[in-house]
Amino acid sequence: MVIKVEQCAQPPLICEADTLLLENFMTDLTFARPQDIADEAFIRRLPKAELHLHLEGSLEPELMFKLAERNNIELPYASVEEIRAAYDFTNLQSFLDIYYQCADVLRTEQDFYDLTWAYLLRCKEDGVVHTEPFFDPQTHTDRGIPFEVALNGIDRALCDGEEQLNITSGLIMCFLRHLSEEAAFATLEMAKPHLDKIIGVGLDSSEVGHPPEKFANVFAAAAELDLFLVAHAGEEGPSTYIETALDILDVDRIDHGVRCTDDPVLVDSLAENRVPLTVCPLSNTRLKVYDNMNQHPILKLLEQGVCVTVNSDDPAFFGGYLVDNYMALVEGLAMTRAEAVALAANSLEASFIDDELYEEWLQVLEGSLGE
Ligand code: HPA
Ligand SMILES: [Zn+2]
Repeated sequence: MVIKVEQCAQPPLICEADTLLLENFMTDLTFARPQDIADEAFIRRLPKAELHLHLEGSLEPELMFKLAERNNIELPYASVEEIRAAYDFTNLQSFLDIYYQCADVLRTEQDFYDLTWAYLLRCKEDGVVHTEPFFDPQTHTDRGIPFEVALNGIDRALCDGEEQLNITSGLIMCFLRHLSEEAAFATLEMAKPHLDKIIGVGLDSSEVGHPPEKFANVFAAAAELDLFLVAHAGEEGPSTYIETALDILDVDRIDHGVRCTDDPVLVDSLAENRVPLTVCPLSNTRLKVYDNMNQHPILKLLEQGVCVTVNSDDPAFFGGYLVDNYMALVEGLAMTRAEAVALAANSLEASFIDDELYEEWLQVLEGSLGE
């Protein structure tokens, strides 16, 4: 008999019969029975890492209004409802146009602190124990906000998050790929005095027409500085961008990467090499990469052995934080508990935490299934 986790005595992490799930989750991800379908409470208490989250994309309309008022900025929207109504995207670019416009309310170090802190509080609710968020320095420096204003506000909140919420983190700065490699180099130069606050570099913004190889030299320079390397690839762009991000940029993880399904040989290679993909289900449907969640390939890729992870990308714009993204997979793809556990385990494996912390969280994850 399978005892439902909700029926267990406190603490809720422990539940006898879920040992069965633990035995199965690495070996058989397809044994779904109705009672095995994951539910929100179960997902919420799994220890998870979030590896694809743009801090600017966690700016909720309520905070946007508050910051606009604080900084005497007139917004082109009259209300929170009007802002949310504008979030009706047709593709990545239609989102980016609004996303960069909204970021204009971020002016002071305190603004960046408040943005980051609000995200960390959501992490706490969702059982995120470790996060590696992105920020886009050029979105701010190009409108006259000093690099340090953004960095110090974010870093102070991340430090408080570790102390007060027990959420560890590592900040990744992204280069905007619609700008030049020279501009990315200038950003890397700005970061050099602050490498104690940054663990890696990434590549985001408009993908098609801006292939990874455009940034080969600046990624090589970042590698020389011992920074971790990640890049958005294969979101809207072709699967060849995934290959060049791996072969030319030598990235440690691929952000999105869902277009790998166009190339079965690539999928096999990603699986064999356990290359992590930081997949963002709600983002993919909101930006029309897939018309419907039931077309999303994440669980198929999981079954094929690819190290796929679940992430929220720009939660304030796409309708949900991390647990919402897991729940979208329950609703669209009937995701089982075993699959949810495998995805959470992948997120810890794909993170840049050290081996000791990884082992600790893996044990907590196993403990969350029963003993
Ligand atoms: O999903 C994304 N793709 C590319 N750039 C981005 N910047 C914020 N979110 C995204
Ligand atoms: Zn992204």
